[in-house]
Amino acid sequence: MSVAVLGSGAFGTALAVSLAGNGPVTLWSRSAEQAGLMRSGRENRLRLPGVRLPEPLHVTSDVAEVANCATVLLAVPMQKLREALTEHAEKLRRHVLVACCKGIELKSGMGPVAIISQVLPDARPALLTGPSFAQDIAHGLPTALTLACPDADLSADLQAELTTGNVRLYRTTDTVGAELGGALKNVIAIACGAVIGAGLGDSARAALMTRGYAEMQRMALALGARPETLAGLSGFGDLALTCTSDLSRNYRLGLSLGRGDAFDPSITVEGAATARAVDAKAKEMRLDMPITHCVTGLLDHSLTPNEAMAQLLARPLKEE
Ligand SMILES: NC(=O)C1=CN([C@@H]2O[C@H](COP(=O)(O)OP(=O)(O)OC[C@H]3O[C@@H](n4cnc5c(N)ncnc54)[C@H](O)[C@@H]3O)[C@@H](O)[C@H]2O)C=CC1
Ligand SMILES: O=C(CO)COP(=O)(O)O
Repeated sequence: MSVAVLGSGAFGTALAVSLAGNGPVTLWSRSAEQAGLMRSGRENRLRLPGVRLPEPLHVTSDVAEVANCATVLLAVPMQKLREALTEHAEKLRRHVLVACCKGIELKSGMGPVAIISQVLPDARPALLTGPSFAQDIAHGLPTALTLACPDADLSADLQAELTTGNVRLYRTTDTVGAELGGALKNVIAIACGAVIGAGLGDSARAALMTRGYAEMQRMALALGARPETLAGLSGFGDLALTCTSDLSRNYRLGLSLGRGDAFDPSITVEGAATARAVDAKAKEMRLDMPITHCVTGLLDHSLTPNEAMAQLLARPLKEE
């Protein structure tokens, strides 16, 4: 059975390039023009320049070709997942659908696995997440990711199907933990970028990463996640990558906020909408998530990084 990737952004293209080492793979773009340019130029100049698309990678804008594949990876931004699924609901009803996006939907507070189950109740959902920059994967650099799937048998099959020469997969049935790890770490990465951008130092960043991880655990465990999932690739692993690398768009948005620079609004930054969704959810659940709350203040410019840090430092003292 061949694999298809729906969404030809940086990550979808990188995953397709890596999977092409296993055999035929179909990459779907919603733009016929973009698909044509990728087919003729064997490159995704718009989203992943400098990477040659290998021969087993077939580019199309015809969703019927995606529907011919039993396993479909969904590599669209989180806030567009519902729209993409709804648009192709007829064609993808019974497929294995692997969400590759990281975040919480702003209007519903739901993660990708729940959205797939709601829009396509007969589909079989899974999630691929963890530390992985598109550029790294596409250039054949090694990493390890979490494959989360509620169905343990399917999980083992998918693990074998989607492991590639440079991407090693670990499996879990804890989809809640895996999707919250991937969603929440982006919010903390914005905070860390802001701290570095404002010149508050590496010690402050390490403290934020650690207390941010405590916030991630607080929400995830309250929603039924397993602590070991948070400590794994999808949680701690991706937090470590995203909070420390200039390649991360979430971290770079934070850097801009910290420096007071403008940021290109067309760049996909999942942590921005997710921070607002998580802040609202935390309020509803009566969970203390002060870093996430400060990030929403930075995003709507009601707080400066120095004011946010002063608020965090002035909180009542407590046990770790
Ligand atoms: N770029 C990276 O290094 C990584 C990205 N991810 C995740 O992958 C997801 C996608 O990110 P990127 O590919 O980097 O974003 P991107 O901005 O490079 O590309 C997004 C793609 O989605 C397409 N798209 C938007 N709305 C659509 C819709 N309704 N139907 C079909 N296609 C639609 C756009 O045309 C574009 O090709 C995000 O959730 C991100 O967190 C995960 C790991 C690494
Ligand atoms: O999720 C990612 C790395 O694992 C990509 O991070 P950004 O979306 O911040 O670029």
